[in-house]
Amino acid sequence: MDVLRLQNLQKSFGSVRALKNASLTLREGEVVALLGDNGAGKSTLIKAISGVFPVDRGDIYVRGEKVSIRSTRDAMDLGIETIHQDTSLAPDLSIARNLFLGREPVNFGWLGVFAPLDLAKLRKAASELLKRVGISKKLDADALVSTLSGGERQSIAISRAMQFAAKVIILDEPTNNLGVEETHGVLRFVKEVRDAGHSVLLITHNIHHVFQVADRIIVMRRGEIVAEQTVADTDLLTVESIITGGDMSALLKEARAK
Ligand SMILES: Nc1ncnc2c1ncn2[C@@H]1O[C@H](COP(=O)(O)OP(=O)(O)OP(=O)(O)O)[C@@H](O)[C@H]1O
Repeated sequence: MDVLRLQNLQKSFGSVRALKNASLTLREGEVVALLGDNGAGKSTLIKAISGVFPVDRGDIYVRGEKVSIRSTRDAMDLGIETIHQDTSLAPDLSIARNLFLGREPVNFGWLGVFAPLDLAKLRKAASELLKRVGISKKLDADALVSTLSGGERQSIAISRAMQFAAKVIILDEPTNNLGVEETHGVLRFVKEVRDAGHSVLLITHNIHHVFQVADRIIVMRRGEIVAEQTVADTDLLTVESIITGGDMSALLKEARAK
């Protein structure tokens, strides 16, 4: 089942054609890595899907239905959550508050003040969530996000997306600036997210990470999708060559002949 289908997306910034004719599909419960050199159009593509700006032309389908994404709210309502590098968490609030930020389960009091009972509920829900996503051992729901490491912050941001049953979770360079162990933790978590049935679009410059977690690879070059392969059917060197401008058909023939 295709959870997300992009058909012939086009987007220009003045004379720069950032997306020329980009089409791709994301199926249920798969991790697709979106690769491409600097300026290939990856950010433009994810911004279009996450509602940062509309495309000039082209169609977006969510679970087979044509949709119009005009704002980040539209994207979220359709079950598309994007997690940027800086994760957009509020550092001075607790993990519990961050997990539900803007979508707190219960109401505010008469004066818009959080009632103590609500906070208790929130904390309980947060602890349950952390337990469910398997990161409760190390993290206390009351801890401030500012005390967490980069990897833990990514995990909280991804948990938040899972919490709201996002069909599609877009991860924009989730392992940037992380240490080795933290990186492994986040990559392991990406697999768990997939195993829980969510679909993940992973943007990264690290091809090694792609081969560890992705099911499929899509390569963009100059605003176009130039290659699409299951991870099992390709290898690191081939993908690297495609990203940097190699002739894909020749490379694939070469790979098959090996
Ligand atoms: N807001 C903008 N105004 C003008 N040009 C833009 C804008 N955003 C992107 N571009 C241009 O569109 C093209 C695609 O950029 P984009 O940021 O999507 O690439 P990218 O693949 O995400 O690159 P990187 O890996 O460096 O982030 C580039 O030529 C870029 O300069």
